[in-house]
Amino acid sequence: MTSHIGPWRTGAQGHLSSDANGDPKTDYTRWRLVNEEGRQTWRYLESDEENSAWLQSTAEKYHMGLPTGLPILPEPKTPRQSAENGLSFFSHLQLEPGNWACEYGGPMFLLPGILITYYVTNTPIPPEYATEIKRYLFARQNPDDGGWGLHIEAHSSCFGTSMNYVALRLVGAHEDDPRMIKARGLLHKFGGAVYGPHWAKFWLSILGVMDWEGVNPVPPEIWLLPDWVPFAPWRWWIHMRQVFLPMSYLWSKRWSFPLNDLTRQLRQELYTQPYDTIDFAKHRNSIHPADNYYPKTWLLNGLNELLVRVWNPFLRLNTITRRAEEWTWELIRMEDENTDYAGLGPVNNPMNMVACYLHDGPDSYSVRRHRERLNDYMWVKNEGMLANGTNGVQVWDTTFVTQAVVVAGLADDPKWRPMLTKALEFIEDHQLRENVPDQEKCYRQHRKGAWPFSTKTQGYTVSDCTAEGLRSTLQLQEMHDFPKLISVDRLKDSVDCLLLMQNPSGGFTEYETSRASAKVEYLNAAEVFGGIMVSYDYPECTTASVTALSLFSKFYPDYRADEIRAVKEKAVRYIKRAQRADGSWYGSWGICFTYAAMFALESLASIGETYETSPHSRRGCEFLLSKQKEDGGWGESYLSSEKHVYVQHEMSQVCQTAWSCLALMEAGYPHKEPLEKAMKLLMSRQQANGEWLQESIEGVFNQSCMISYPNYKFYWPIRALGLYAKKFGNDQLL
Ligand SMILES: CC(C)=CCC[C@@H](C)[C@H]1CC[C@@]2(C)[C@@H]3CC[C@H]4C(C)(C)[C@@H](O)CC[C@@]45C[C@@]35CC[C@]12C
Repeated sequence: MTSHIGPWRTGAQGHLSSDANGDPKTDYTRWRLVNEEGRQTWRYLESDEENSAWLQSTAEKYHMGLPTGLPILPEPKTPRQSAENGLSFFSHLQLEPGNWACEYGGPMFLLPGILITYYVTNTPIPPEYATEIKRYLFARQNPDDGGWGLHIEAHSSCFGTSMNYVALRLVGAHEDDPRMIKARGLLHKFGGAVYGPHWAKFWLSILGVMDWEGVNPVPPEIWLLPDWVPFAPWRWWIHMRQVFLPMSYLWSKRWSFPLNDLTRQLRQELYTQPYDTIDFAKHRNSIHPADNYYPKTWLLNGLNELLVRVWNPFLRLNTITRRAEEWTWELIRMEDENTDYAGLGPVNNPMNMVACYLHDGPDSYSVRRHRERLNDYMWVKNEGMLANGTNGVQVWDTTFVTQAVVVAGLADDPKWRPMLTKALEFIEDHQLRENVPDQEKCYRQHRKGAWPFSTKTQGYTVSDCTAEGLRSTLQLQEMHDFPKLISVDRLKDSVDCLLLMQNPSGGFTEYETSRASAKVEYLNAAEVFGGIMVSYDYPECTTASVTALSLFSKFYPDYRADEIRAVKEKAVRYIKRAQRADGSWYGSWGICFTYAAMFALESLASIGETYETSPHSRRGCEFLLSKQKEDGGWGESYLSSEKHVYVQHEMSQVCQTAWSCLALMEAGYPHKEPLEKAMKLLMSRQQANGEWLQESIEGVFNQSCMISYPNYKFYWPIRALGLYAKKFGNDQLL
């Protein structure tokens, strides 16, 4: 067999060496992180002149896994010294606009979608990207069986294996490479790519290596349902509806990339029988058990049968289909324009780009801008290049860094003032100042006054990001005499925005208030994720909102006082209802019960409910204490998120230890011993230059997919160590 590479993989590439696997590797001293107002993209400097004129920063070296040259610090004996050493190291990673950057990888299905998009839109992929993507995908291949999972720590699945196999072939991996042979062997054991979930089948059909007959229907006509219909798509969870949108447009067109040598060959590699003999229609519902986290319901299966056997062949009218395509296109266009083509996330954005390619043509502005914007999702690290889960974690991380410094009692030290001022400038710059145009038409939530998760360009309000932005600002501007960069009116805007985000249940969702009943989850077609169809209440979002509103009212007691009080009371009732009998809360965005406990116990404390005064707080503390490990730390496996019960990690984790300690300390847990033991663990894991090393993955979404928050290992321990020193004294511990 011969190997074919894509039409776009041309161009010379110098400075290659080999990595431990013998794969070509770029020169890591040539990568630079360009940060324009928080927009982060990686650039490779080809010319020696440019490389010597533009020095690599400490942050760039750190992110690339190169020696940073940062000094060995005096050995910390006390928790505060340890917090200061940690901050000293971390402060060097701050970027010019004031934010901190990081990898935001974990999910293993994002990069393949982006690569398929590059390929089918004839987008030139820089050769240095291709080299590093290949390295990353091989680095993340499961050594035991040769496959890939849904996320970096997951068991191999048909989704992960088929998509990443294809991705590797698109970036030039040879089918006879022993690692590819092993991966293909596993894929065939799974039964071939026909046993992948709906999203895999969709992407493979776009690439032209699967027949559209094998894809369950994604009819754009659903977008014509009147708004009052209880399951109309505008009511769905924002990520699902924004993915369903371009998917339905493309499904309706049944467009596939024209066959070429590589895709013809892939048609042979991905299946266990000759392509032309496969009855794809029969495999619409085939799914391997390793992928089937959320099996399709009888209702969805019934609807799919109806659509395939009755609607598509007999009832689908051209005029209605055309109207549906026009309306979905209009919504795609609005999403693109509202985000300057950055998109809500790395799934809908590449799909939108393929839609633009079809609708506007290969050389259109929309395609060119998408092309540039896809770079915002790419990240390089020691293992190679990956796709981030969003266009960054800028606002989220920056707010927590400032809070860590404040809570640790270090904000008045003049040493940290320039760092904190810059961070505040970043937070100021990324507050959302206006609603999007035609907000109702494109079903967007009010956003004036809010903070997003990443940048103002992405521009989606997130309730807890707004809460953390507000809290950081108040801490710096009101509690610590930093310049008043954000006016009182703007703080009030953020409060107005938060007050609009409460659900009738009292809980808060992340992006929007709930628009439909949880019964719409019966229509979950993705198979690999749970809880994706509607906006749910989340303890973390609710608790963060309560804590921020409590702090705001301390400084502005007269502003909307009755409404804030009512919202908080209702929210607290929800928080108490959401607590399980064992005292725990299920966390949806961090792993898992330790994460939620930190937010929940802090918010209860913000309304005066502590270990001494509140049975809820006390039960929360006792739950945590029951999970502390022998070595003084806490360690929770990602399986907690999947299985919805606490699963111990075999090792204590710095991050979860810090969360648990913060939870206990904020709740006013009075006994020092368990906390002291935990502090010693945090200190013992700290390196001589003040840093902590990466441990297991920290975050999660949709119950089954994990996602990395590498900066957590810095600011949560700093916050916990500093708070401990404030509460229990800064005695020598080591
Ligand atoms: C479309 C699908 C299924 C996948 C794309 C990934 C996104 C759904 C998620 C990737 C990042 C998430 C998790 C995002 C990150 C921040 C959290 C949070 C920590 C602020 C949390 O408290 C509230 C929810 C988050 C916004 C998140 C939602 C889901 C992602 C966008």
